[in-house]
Amino acid sequence: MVISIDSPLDMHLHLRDMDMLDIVAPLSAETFAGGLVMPNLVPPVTTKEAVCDYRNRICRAQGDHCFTPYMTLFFRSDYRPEFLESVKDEILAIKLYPAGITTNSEGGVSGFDLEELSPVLGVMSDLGIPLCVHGETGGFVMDREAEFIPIYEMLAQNFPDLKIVMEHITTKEAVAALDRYDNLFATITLHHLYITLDDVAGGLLQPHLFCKPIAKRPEDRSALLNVALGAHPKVMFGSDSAPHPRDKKEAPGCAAGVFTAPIALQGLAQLFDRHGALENLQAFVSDNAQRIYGITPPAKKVVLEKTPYLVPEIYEGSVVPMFAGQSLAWRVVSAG
Ligand SMILES: NC(=O)N[C@@H](CC(=O)O)C(=O)O
Repeated sequence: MVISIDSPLDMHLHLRDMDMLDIVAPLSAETFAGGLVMPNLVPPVTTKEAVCDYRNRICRAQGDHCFTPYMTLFFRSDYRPEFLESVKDEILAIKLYPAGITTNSEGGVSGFDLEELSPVLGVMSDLGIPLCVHGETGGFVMDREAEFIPIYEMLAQNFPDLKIVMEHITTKEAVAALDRYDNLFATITLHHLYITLDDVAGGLLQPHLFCKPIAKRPEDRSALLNVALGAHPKVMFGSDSAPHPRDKKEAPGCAAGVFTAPIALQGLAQLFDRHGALENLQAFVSDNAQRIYGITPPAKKVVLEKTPYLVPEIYEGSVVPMFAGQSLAWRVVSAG
């Protein structure tokens, strides 16, 4: 059995910088037509110059592959309207992190004071710049996303013309919020469609499946599967592929992030096939994002075939992917 996907998009992608960028950028660019690149570098991407320089570094690192890095800016509440006007054509969205909630988010937002956030959110709404949000509070780790829903609702109500993307959702509460506000959208990762907390910590601890937000309960995964497999028009694929060097994962104080970019399409094909939903994969992995963000990615046809694919144990001796050393039911036969 063979399927083809037109211009797959990864709408939440960590490409990092320096040596790691050189390893991972070609892997995404090989099979995806574009990706929304997260700004949580050290220091975070907060100026027009940093956006443009980072894009240039990505384009150099990705090699000959046809791939559009859609850039983001790290949200700050002190951006001036003139700055946002000047940077808007260089970015696709602005990413808001609660301070300290995940990798390199220390410069994020503390407290969600509407008065403090409103000037920037108002300008973003006027300029049509979408807001992407890492929606977790500082509460108990399993409750962080559900506790954040009222903040999403406050933002959605106060800025009805602002497109708000709930990033990497993991709970049935976030799925339910999607349909309550026209301007709320969501990305869903590959790993949250496959795993629950049991896979991370139910047996021997699995550091390569440890990420933020942490994987939740079976009923949460079912809610995610329902909207992803059904290609709900407000959900998009966003891998949140978050590579860390092996020695930072297999260590006390294990870094958060699952590396999925090179096996994402194979993993999605296997999942959608198992559930008899292959006809919806195109919408989930490209069409919905094109419509929601109003983008036309480069034309790229990726052909996958139902033949076993052995996932590498490690890339460049440095970064371990999800499903390392395991066999997936689908392989990529061509992309171009
Ligand atoms: N997902 C993660 O666990 N980590 C991401 C940051 C993020 O998206 O939370 C990273 O940059 O490492």
